[in-house]
Amino acid sequence: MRKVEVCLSPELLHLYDVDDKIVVIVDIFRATSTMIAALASGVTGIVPVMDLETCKSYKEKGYIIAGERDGQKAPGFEMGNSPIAYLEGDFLGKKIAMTTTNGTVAIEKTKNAAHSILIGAFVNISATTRFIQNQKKDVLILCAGWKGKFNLEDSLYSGALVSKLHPHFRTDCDSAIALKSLFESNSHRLQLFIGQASHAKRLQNHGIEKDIDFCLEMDKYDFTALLQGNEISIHKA
Ligand SMILES: O=C(O)[C@H](CS(=O)(=O)O)OP(=O)(O)O
Repeated sequence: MRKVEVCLSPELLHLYDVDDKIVVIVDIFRATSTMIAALASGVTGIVPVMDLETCKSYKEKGYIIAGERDGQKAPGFEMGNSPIAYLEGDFLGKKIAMTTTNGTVAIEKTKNAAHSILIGAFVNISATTRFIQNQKKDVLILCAGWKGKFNLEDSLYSGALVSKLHPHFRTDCDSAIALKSLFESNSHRLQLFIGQASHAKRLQNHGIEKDIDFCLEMDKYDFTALLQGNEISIHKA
């Protein structure tokens, strides 16, 4: 039987075997939710980048540059890390280079070893579940966390995904078992529960409650986002 594990932070990644696995990168607030919003708005490719300078250099290649640090749009960038911003503009056929505090770093850390990398978010969780169910691979869910620390929102997403995969996947990983249980006992009040998260409070201080609401919406979209080469795009089966 296939196996699912959860790594609670990129700082713990060295303890896991990534080779030949499907890795689901999750950064609910907000990088991976924002990537799904951008693709849903017609963006054809997103290049995740570790640092601001490399990201800026994509401008001359015709990319829209999106840069965020500590919850704010970085100086000199066209976009920050708001999913809502992608729902408002004209992004059809555009490509984006993106760097964020936690999310794009987590992608960079796994991209050379994994069999495939999926972008995980509540807004497309059922599509991601279906994609995984159709593959014959073990799964590692990697929480981007916050600056190396555990966070509630990525963990709850991990629990939700483990719960959805459960009948077909074995979980002998304690974090997966714990988060499945945490999700199942709080699924009826998810918004309220995640509202306590330190990250939600940080973002509320920036006045971006609409972003938080968006990131916690379940199954708004029915597509999977996959890293292919160095670019994230919608996966067509
Ligand atoms: O913009 C965000 O939501 C965060 C910034 S921070 O963690 O609040 O500083 O970046 P992300 O990479 O999406 O976690």
